[in-house]
Amino acid sequence: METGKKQTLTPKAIIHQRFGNNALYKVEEVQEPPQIGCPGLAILQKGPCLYRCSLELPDFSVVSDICKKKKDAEQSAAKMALDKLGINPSNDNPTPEEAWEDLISRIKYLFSNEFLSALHPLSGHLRAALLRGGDLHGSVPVSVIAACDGKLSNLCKIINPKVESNPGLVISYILNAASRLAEVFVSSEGQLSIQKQNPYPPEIIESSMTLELDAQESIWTEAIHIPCSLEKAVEPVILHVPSNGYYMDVIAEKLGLPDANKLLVSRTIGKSSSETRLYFAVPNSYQLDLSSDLRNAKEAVSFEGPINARASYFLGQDVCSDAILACIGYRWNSKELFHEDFTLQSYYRMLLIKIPSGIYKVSREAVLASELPLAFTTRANWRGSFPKEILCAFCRQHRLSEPVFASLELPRSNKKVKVSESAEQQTAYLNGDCTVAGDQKSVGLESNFSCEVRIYSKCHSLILECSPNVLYKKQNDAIQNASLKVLSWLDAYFKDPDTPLEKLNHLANGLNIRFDPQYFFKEFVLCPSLHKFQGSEALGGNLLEPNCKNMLNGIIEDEVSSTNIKGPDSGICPYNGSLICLVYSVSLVKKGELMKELIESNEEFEFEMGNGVVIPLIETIVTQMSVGQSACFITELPPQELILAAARDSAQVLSLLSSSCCLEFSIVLLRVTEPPEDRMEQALFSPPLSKQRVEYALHHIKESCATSLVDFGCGSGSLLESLLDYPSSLETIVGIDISQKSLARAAKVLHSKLSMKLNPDVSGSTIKSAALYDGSITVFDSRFCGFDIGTCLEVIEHMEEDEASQFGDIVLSSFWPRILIVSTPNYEYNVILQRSNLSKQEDEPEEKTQSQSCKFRNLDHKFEWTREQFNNWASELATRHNYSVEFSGVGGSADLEPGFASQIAVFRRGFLPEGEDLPKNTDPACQYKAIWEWNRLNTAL
Ligand SMILES: C[S@@+](CC[C@H](N)C(=O)[O-])C[C@H]1O[C@@H](n2cnc3c(N)ncnc32)[C@H](O)[C@@H]1O
Ligand SMILES: [Mg+2]
Repeated sequence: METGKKQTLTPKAIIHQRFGNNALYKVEEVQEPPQIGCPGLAILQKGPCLYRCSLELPDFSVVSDICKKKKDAEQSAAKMALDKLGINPSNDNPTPEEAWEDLISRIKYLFSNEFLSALHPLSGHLRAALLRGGDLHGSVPVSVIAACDGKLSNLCKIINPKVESNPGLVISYILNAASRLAEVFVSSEGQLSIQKQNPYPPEIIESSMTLELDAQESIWTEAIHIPCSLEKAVEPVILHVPSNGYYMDVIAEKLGLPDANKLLVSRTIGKSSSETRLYFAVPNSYQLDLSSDLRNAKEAVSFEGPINARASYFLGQDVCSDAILACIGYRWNSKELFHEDFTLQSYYRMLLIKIPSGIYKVSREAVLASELPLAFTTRANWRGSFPKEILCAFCRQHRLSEPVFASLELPRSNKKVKVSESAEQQTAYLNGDCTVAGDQKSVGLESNFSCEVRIYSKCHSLILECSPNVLYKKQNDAIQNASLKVLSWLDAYFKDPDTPLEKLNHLANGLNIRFDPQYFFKEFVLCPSLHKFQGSEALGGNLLEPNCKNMLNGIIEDEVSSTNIKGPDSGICPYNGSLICLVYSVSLVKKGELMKELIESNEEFEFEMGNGVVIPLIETIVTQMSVGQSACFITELPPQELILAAARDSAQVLSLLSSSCCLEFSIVLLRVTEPPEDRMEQALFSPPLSKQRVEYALHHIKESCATSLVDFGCGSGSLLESLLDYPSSLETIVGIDISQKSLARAAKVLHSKLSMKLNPDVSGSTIKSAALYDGSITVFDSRFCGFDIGTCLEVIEHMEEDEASQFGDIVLSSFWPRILIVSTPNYEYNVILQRSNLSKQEDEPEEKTQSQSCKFRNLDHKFEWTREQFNNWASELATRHNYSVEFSGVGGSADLEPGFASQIAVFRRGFLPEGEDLPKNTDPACQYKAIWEWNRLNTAL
C-alpha cells in the first residue's frame, strides 16, 4: 500500500510548521581552544570556529550541541525541541492518526497571524479574502486551501490513500479538521469556506497588505468557458478582476454563482509550472461528513446530475457544472496575482495533447503537417519528442501510472536467427505497421535487448501490455520501438474511438499488444464524445471532390501532381531514408474569395522521408520535387479541432470556418540530406566508397578485357557514368532498374556525357552503345544474356532476402555473365560507422558508451548481412550454377575486424563441359522496357 510521498521535512521545518515565527533561533560562535598540532610552532593557531544555537519556543527553550556549521546547530536545536515535544522527525511513515494531528496543526498554522505575510500561494488568497466585503470578509474557499497547500494533500493521502483517486475527500478532511479548531470558523451550509475566528491584528494586516493595496492593478485576462452541455460551444471569456477584488469571486460570477465559496478549484492542469486550473460549482448534493471515522469518510463532494464531459475529461474526475479554464493564481515567488491569457488555441492544444499523435504534433510545432512516425528511426533522424517521452506524457495526461518499461537483456548467441516472415510482413514491419507474432525476428546480427511496456491505471490495474518479439542491440532502441508500438495502437483508438473491439484486437495482435478491454474502456470512457479527430484522414490523401474544386475556381490548382510544382529541376531529389528540409505554410482559403488566413508555418521543417512523419499528401508531392522547387496544393478541411489547435487567431478562423473553405499548403523544398549510408560513404572513406566500388569494377573490366557490361539495379547511373570517365575496353553498357525516376536521371546524365564524349578530341571512350531499361532484375530478359560483366552494386539489400536469392539464381543460370560482381553492406561494419556518426551528434553521453545500435544503414534496406551470411549465400549460389566465387570488398580491410565496409563477391563462370554452349535463348523474352538508348553510329556530331 502506498502511503503517499515520503516526508522529508527537517526538524526545523517541522518546528516552523507548528510554531511559525514563535520559534526564535539564536546562534552564537563558540571559540574552541587552539589545537596543538605542531609543538614548538611560534605562530598562534586559531581554533576552528564552531556554533551553538538556542531555540526559544513559547513554552520552553533548548540549547543545541556545538556544531561546525550554523545551520547544523539550528537543526540540532530543533531536533532537541522535537524530542521534548515527543515528535519523531525521522518518522517517514506517520500513522494516519499522526497525519490527522498534523493536518489539524497545519490548518491552525495556515490561519495564524504570521502566515498572512508568508510568501505562499495560499497566503495570497488569505489576503485577498480580507478585501471581500460583508459576510464574506476574510472567508477563504476551502477548495483553494486544498489546491494551494501541497502539505495538506500529502497528509490527507496518509490518512486515506483513496484521496488519490477521489480528490473530493481532501475537502472533506480539511473541513473536518478545521471544525475541531477553536481558531477558525467553518462554513459548510451550501458553501465551503474557512474563516479566522478572531480578526487579524491591525498591524499584521497593515504590514502584509501594503503590497496588495499599492501594487495591484485591475486585471483583464482571457479564459475559457466550457459549458456542461455538449451542444454549446466552448468559448473564450474575459475575466476582469478589479484592483480590490478577489479573482475567485469574478470566476464564480462568470459561472452564475453568488461567490467563490460555491466554487471548486482543481489542481493545476497541463504543465505543473502553469497556474492553469479548472473552476466549477460545488454540487448541490454536497454533504459534510464530520464523522471521526477517517478511513471510511464518505466522499463529501459527491457528484450527481449531468456530467460536464469536456471538463471531466481534462481533469480526470467528475465535473457536474459549467466550468472555467483559466491561468490565474498566486505563486510561490511573488505576492502579486499571476495571470496569463488562456486562449481557445490553448484549449484545443490541450485537447490535442491527450492523443499520442497530438503530443508529437505539438512537440514539433507542426499540428497540420506532421504525423506520428510509423517507425523509430535513428536518434539522429528523429525529430520531436521521443516515443518513450510521448508515452509517459500520455499516461500523465490521462492520470495513469507512469508506464513500466521492462527491458530484457538476452544472452548473445552465435546461432543464426531465422527470419521467417513473408515479404509483405517484413515490409509491413519496416513500415512500422506491425511485427509478426511467431518466430523471433533477427535485426541483422544477433541482438540482445527487447523491451516490454506495461500501462497501469492509477489503482495499478494492468490496462495494456506490449511484448514485441524483436531484439535490438541497444536498450534504448528496444524501449523506443516498443513505446512507439503502444503509441501507434493508442493513436488508432483515439483517432476513431468508435473502432469496433474486434478491429482493436486485430490491430493489437499485429503490434504484440494485449489489452484489458474492461479497464481500458473504463479509463477512456469519455473519449468517444470528445475526440472527433476521425476525419483527419481528410489530410491523409483525399483530394477535393471535383464539384468542390469547381466551387473554389480560381484558387485551386490541379490535384497533387507534378503540375503543381514550380521552378527548375535541380536534380537533387528526395528518396526514402533521406532527410528532407521544407519551408511550408498552411492557410485557410475561402470559397470564391482571394482571402487567406495563415494557420501554420514552419521555416525549417525537417523529416525523414518514407517514415510517415508528414501527412501523406505532403510526402506524395515532395517525392516529385527537387531541391529549390516549390509546390502548392489544396485539401479538404481536417477536423475543426485540429485547425483551432494550430491557429492563433481563433476568432478570425471561427468566422472563416462557418463558410465553406479549404486548406492551402505551400511548400518549398530547401534541402535533401542523404541518408547516413551515403553520407558516411562520402565522409568516412577516401576516395568515397562509391568511387572505390567503381574502381573495383574497372579493375575487373580491364583485367578481363570486357566489352559488354550490364549494371543490375543501376539506380541513377552512378557506375555507368563513372565508367565513361576512364578509358576501357567496354563497347556496350546497359543499366536496368525498377525506379523510373532514377532511370530518368541516369538517362539525362549519360546522354549529356556521351554527347560530349563524341568529340574525339576529348574522348578516350570506346563506348558504341548505351541503354537503360525499366524492369525487375528478378525477371529474365534474354537480350542481356551472356554479357562479359554483370554488376550489381548495393542492390540486393534493397530486396527481400528471397528475392535476392531469386536474382542470384536467375542471373547465374540465365543471364550467365562471364563475371558477376555483387556488393552489399557488411553488417558487422555498422558498429564503426554508427560510432563515428554518433560522435558528431549532440547525443546523450551515456548513450555513446553503450554498445551501438545495429540498425541498418539505410531505411530502405530489407536486410544487411554479416560476412558469414554473405559468404554462405554466394558460395551456395556459385556451387549451384557452376561458378567460382571470390570474396573481397572496399573500405576497411579483409584482415582487420570487422572486415570491409562493402563486401563484394566476384563470380566467374566455370568452363563449359566440352561440346556445351551458352544456354540457348529459346524464349526471346523481352521483359524490360527500353527507357533510353544511345548509339554512336546514330548520333552524328
Ligand atoms: C542503392 S541503389 C544502388 C544504385 C547503384 N547500383 C549504385 O551503386 O549507385 C539500389 C537500386 O536498386 C534498385 N532495385 C531494387 N530492387 C530492384 C529490382 N528488383 N530490380 C531492379 N532494380 C531494383 C533500386 O531502384 C535502386 O535504384
Ligand atoms: Mg543500399
